[in-house]
Amino acid sequence: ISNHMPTAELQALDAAHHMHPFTDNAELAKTGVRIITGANGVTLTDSEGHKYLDAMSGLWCVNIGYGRKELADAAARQMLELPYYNTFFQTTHVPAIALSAKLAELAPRDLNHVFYAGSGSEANDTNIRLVRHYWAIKGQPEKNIIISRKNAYHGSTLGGGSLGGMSGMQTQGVPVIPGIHHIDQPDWWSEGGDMTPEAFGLERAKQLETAIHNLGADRVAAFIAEPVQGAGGVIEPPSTYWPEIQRICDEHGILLIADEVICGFGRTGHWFGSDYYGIRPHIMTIAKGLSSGYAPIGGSIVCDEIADTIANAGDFNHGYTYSGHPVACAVALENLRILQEEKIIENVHDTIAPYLAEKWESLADHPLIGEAKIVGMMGSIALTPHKESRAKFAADAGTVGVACRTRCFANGLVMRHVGDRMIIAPPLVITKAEIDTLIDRATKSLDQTYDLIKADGLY
Ligand SMILES: Cc1ncc(COP(=O)(O)O)c(CNc2cccc(C(=O)O)c2)c1O
Repeated sequence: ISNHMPTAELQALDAAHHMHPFTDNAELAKTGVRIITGANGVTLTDSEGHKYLDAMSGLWCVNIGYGRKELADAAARQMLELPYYNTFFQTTHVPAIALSAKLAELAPRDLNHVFYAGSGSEANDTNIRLVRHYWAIKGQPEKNIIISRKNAYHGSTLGGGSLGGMSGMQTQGVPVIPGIHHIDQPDWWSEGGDMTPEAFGLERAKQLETAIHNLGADRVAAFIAEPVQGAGGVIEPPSTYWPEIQRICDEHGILLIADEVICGFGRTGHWFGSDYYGIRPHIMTIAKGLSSGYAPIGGSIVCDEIADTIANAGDFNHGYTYSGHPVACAVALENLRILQEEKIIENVHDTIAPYLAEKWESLADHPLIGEAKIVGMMGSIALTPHKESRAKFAADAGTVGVACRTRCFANGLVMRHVGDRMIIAPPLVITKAEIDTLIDRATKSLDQTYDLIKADGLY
């Protein structure tokens, strides 16, 4: 079985043996899975030789773009030197030491300690244990509730899936584990009604204070949130939201966990989303852009107070076989070296993000689009049949989004849909010319979608 096999044969084998995440597998078997065989820069190639501008960086993760041989070389070197050893039982290895020191240098303020995982979900499971263990050590074991938001995404393990707020996930065997409480999300477009975004942002943030009051501050361990909700549809919170959240956490002694799995490592034009919003988390969840997706790695960057408290309380009985995997650490280190030495994040902040924003926001003139939002290199547009009222389409949510996504693929563009929002998160190394191509293909796809839904009477 290889890239050279006929696509149909590969598709049949995939349908027979491969269960895809978040997928209607029977439907996919009918339509035929797309086989990606290669990638370079911001461009993907499939088994039929079609090229796609990957405006999603894979799954929000390939920040330095595809084809960086340096990371393959770093992996090969490490594999030959020490392919695996664990960091349990009084042992460590240089890649884990070096990456931890580097992350402590890059992370803000007192976030100086790293607990590793193989994914963002596992890192959020770690976070549940960290904050509950921390308060128990401080003599407050009942301070164990974690508050998060509806339509948040924090992963797909039982812990991460419970922290998340996507109802569709909490029916399929992922119960919300005890001690997780959800408040509403700061999604003005869908839920703001007649309020101004600023008033809405305050109202949604104040829901945290109300929840703390109702639950009792002595019961609430932490609040977890993505600086900008990613998988929820790139929901940029109103400007009033984060300052109010920070005030509430400070005032009530609630730990703040910033889930930086998407926002981290340059996505917002800053190293972290916490830097962009000026928030002070006690823990940051990291994954994705940490290694640009070239190797699976995640983790929690933890502040001195929590790390030292736990360190001085005997064994912390938690961890994973691949916590701090040497090859993944070596790849992550090389990824961070490139981000730093090529000043990729500075270039995003100073040049590329402003250029993308100007082009992306001009899409709002399109008849199908109600709002175009962009934070650094993550953007979304809300499709609507009526801008002023922010109306939904007279079809199941996502129908128009799927139609638009399909047109994008046909036009050589990977642009995600979440419901009837279209989202992008292109590699940070995208050039202005490639941004022009992205916008051209997006516009063409939107025009074709517009024609399709008018024909269907949806508009
Ligand atoms: C904020 C956040 N936190 C945790 C996770 C979980 O990470 P892992 O997947 O590595 O366990 C994520 C992951 N985000 C994610 C993962 C898969 C698909 C999509 C999508 O937008 O369709 C988004 C995420 O976006």
